Amino acid sequence: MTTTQHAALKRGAADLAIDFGTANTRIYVRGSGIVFEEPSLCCFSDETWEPKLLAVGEAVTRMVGRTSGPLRIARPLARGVLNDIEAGREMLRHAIHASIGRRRLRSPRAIIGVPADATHAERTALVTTANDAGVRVVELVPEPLAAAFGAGLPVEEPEGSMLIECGAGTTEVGVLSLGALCVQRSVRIGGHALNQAIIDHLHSRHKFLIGQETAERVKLEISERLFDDQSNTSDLELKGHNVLSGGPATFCVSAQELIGVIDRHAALIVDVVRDALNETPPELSRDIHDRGIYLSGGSASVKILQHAITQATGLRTHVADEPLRCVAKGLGAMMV
Ligand SMILES: Nc1ncnc2c1ncn2[C@@H]1O[C@H](COP(=O)(O)OP(=O)(O)OP(=O)(O)O)[C@@H](O)[C@H]1O
Repeated sequence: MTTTQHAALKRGAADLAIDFGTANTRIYVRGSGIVFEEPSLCCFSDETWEPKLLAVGEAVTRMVGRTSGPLRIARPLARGVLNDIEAGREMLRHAIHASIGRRRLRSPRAIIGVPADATHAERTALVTTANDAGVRVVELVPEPLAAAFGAGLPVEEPEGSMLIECGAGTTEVGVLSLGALCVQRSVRIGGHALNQAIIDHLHSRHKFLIGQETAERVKLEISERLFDDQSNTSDLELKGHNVLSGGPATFCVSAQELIGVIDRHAALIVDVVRDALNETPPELSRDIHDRGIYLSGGSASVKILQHAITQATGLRTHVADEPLRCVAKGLGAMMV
């Protein structure tokens, strides 16, 4: 029996597929599709010696940046890998209960997506945490492979495809053919690093502080504006904290200035795409030239990124359908 057949058999025994992401967690249940989709967030109270879980997932969204005292917001993952074991366990417990609670599966078997470059220690920590949350892990699947299935690429054919999974914590580039990742490159930056770059720019250049929620809103607005010249020159009004006057304030920043911040971020990702293309064997390169490059993940919608990749490589870029759900859909397809 080949390794691929063996892996397929193991996946076939799974009840669930889990896309445990830096920003969002999604669960695909066999026979039902994606049944859970919430932010990867926990809120704990540290009032006593043992942290007490107060809220998980969607309920925590509005609390981010607004807690004080013993309240602590925890993100289970950072840069695509487990960062807080306790938050990871609670997030998975919550997600699994919400997904299959009524079915009372005692110890559901799951396949879980993982960054293709995750270390042995990072994989082990994920499996242990999933076990603690009551899941029997049957396989960890590289995310670019799952995303390529989810994007509907002909992954199992003798044809080359390139997919870039643009998440919140990582950006992973994969070249796929015959059911395998032939070339893989990644960089541990994504949508969250871009939010932070916007926050840092406004702070250092204008002494104006904004929170994560505002940075996310600004990014979404700018991402969609790129090719509309008129709106590029317009200003965005931000609400935040003026460091010099020391109080709440509004501040106007030109969209063009923030586009520069996104451009610098995109350049880091373009370097990794170029690297992967350099490593790609000629026949697969030819297929990718014909097909273009596919993008998945939430950050795939950043138009400046799509544009920068096309400019640097001369290849067309396509955003997959339902880009945020590609990993979960692909994992689901691999369970069959
Ligand atoms: N329209 C959009 N424009 C720009 N960015 C977006 C858009 N929609 C979502 N995002 C960003 O996509 C990211 C979330 O994507 P996704 O859910 O694929 O990440 P994740 O799977 O949690 O992360 P990772 O795989 O890196 O662990 C967030 O950073 C969010 O800001």
